[in-house]
Amino acid sequence: MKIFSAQQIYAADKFTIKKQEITSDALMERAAVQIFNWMHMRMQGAPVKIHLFCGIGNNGGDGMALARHLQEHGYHIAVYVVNYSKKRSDDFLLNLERLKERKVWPEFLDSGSEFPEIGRDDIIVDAIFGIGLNRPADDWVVRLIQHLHASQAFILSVDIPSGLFMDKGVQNPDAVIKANFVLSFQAPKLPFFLPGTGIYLNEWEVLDIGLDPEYLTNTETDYELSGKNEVLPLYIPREKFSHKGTYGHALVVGGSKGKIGAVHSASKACLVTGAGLVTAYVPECGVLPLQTNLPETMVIADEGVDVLNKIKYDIEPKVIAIGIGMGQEVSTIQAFTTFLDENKSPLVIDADALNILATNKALLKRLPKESVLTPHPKELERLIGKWKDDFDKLKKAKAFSKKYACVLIIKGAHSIVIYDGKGYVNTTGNPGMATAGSGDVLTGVVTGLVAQGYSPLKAAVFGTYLHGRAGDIAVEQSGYQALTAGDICNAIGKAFIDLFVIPKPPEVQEQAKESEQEKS
Ligand SMILES: NC(=O)C1=CN([C@@H]2O[C@H](COP(=O)(O)OP(=O)(O)OC[C@H]3O[C@@H](n4cnc5c(N)ncnc54)[C@H](OP(=O)(O)O)[C@@H]3O)[C@@H](O)[C@H]2O)[C@@H](O)CC1
Ligand SMILES: Nc1ncnc2c1ncn2[C@@H]1O[C@H](COP(=O)(O)OP(=O)(O)O)[C@@H](O)[C@H]1O
Ligand SMILES: [K+]
Repeated sequence: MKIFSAQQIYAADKFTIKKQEITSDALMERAAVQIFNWMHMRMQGAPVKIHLFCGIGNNGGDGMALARHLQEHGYHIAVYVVNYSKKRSDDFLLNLERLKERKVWPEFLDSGSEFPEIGRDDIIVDAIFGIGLNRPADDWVVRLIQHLHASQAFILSVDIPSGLFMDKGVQNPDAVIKANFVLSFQAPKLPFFLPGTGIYLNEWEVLDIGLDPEYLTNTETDYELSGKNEVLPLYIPREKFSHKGTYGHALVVGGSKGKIGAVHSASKACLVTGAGLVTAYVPECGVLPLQTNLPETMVIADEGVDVLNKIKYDIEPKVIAIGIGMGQEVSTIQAFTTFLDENKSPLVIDADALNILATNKALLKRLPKESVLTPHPKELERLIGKWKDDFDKLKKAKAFSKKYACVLIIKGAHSIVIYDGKGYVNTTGNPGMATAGSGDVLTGVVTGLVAQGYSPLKAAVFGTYLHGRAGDIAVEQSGYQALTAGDICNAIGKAFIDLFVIPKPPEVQEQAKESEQEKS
């Protein structure tokens, strides 16, 4: 699914209005009807008080039009105009008039107003600012937002939580609505997925308002979401007359005394992702534990006992993962430098190898093209420098990826794969995965895919999806707290199987759940 910028959404509006020969007000009406239907289906006429806070632009216009539909269906509403500017949009004014024609008189709020009382069990519709926010909100609007939060009522935001910018981070946390639910038009917005802005919403859903498919299909976006629909076409089926040689030999280089487990996790993940052969390359101290605990992998010992000193081997791997648990001893840095000079295989680079690259930036030039780098936020900062906000981070990450022709996986709640100026935002995963070693598993998964012939970009996008999906499957058994990297690894097979499971409609899922409960 594409993630459009504000400018692209405005252009889609224009295109749709022209092509479908409709007015802009008709498009607003579609948006309002969609929100109304969504609410009506859940509320079924419940006599809960609904407070609609509407700005003076088109987001406010959506709120006004929604108020009309709620009123027509007998809902208990109170409508407020958050009068932050004299420049009201035409469609806002039109919908304000329509409301007045039905004898609904909104209360106008400005800097001198006393704010309305809101009950804890009421519902707030937040239609103050939409994607048109372009400067900080006035102090009194910030106070209003605080007042809404203080009520503890459920907040449903229209399109985007008011106060979030489409292209920059949050400067004043008090000036942003914390939405319980966001109903966003046509496509989700980038701030929903970034750590500094995604915290302002709990859940979101997209409502189709019929923007023109020609525009939506033909417009290239800077970001897209990677869900099942997007990764399924990447899957390479296994062939009947294939053999282990078909699926590539992966080498996993890393480990140091006390950190051999990282190599174990990555090597196992690489195997269960489908690599034909996996060899682990570790210091001498890692040979016995690996041979004992992971007999399916081969092991090559470095000349160093506790740390890597040489990185010399006589195989020709299809791909090499390097850095996990490796440490940064002087001899290891030297070995890594020489390795980069001699290496011919594609690389997946993680952990200490990233840290060594960050402190010796000249080494970055020696990476083969399309190397996959998998930094967590701290490692990323060491590589690209500090950032102002998430948007600045993405800009810097894109510049870095371009400069060194590498694929970056920015790990996080929504990991984002960056390559060739584009970002692929992952949709799977859960907070249970914030646990030691889960990154090592990701490295193994991506390496296992490259071994089987996936391009580095596809391996990064598909691997990040599979890794998160495995975490989601495993957490159903373990719960968030008890989830371990090993559980994620053990569920990778199920994540593959799940690719081909057609989701049941929600009512069937509900019935299945109920009959499960009855059985137990
Ligand atoms: N295709 C779709 O998705 C559809 C989307 N629709 C809806 O339209 C919404 C976008 O509407 P919008 O462009 O009118 O902007 P909105 O967010 O209402 O802001 C209003 C204006 O306020 C101003 N302003 C900005 N910051 C300010 C500040 N801090 N303090 C004071 N003023 C400030 C700024 O105007 P300025 O003063 O800069 O000229 C801005 O234009 C979108 O989110 C969705 O809900 C549907 O209706 C139809 C189809
Ligand atoms: N809150 C979260 N939601 C989803 N995925 C998460 C979350 N926290 C961490 N992860 C995932 O877990 C992995 C953690 O990697 P990393 O920090 O390198 O762990 P380690 O170094 O211990 O292996 C990443 O793939 C990241 O995307
Ligand atoms: K809003």
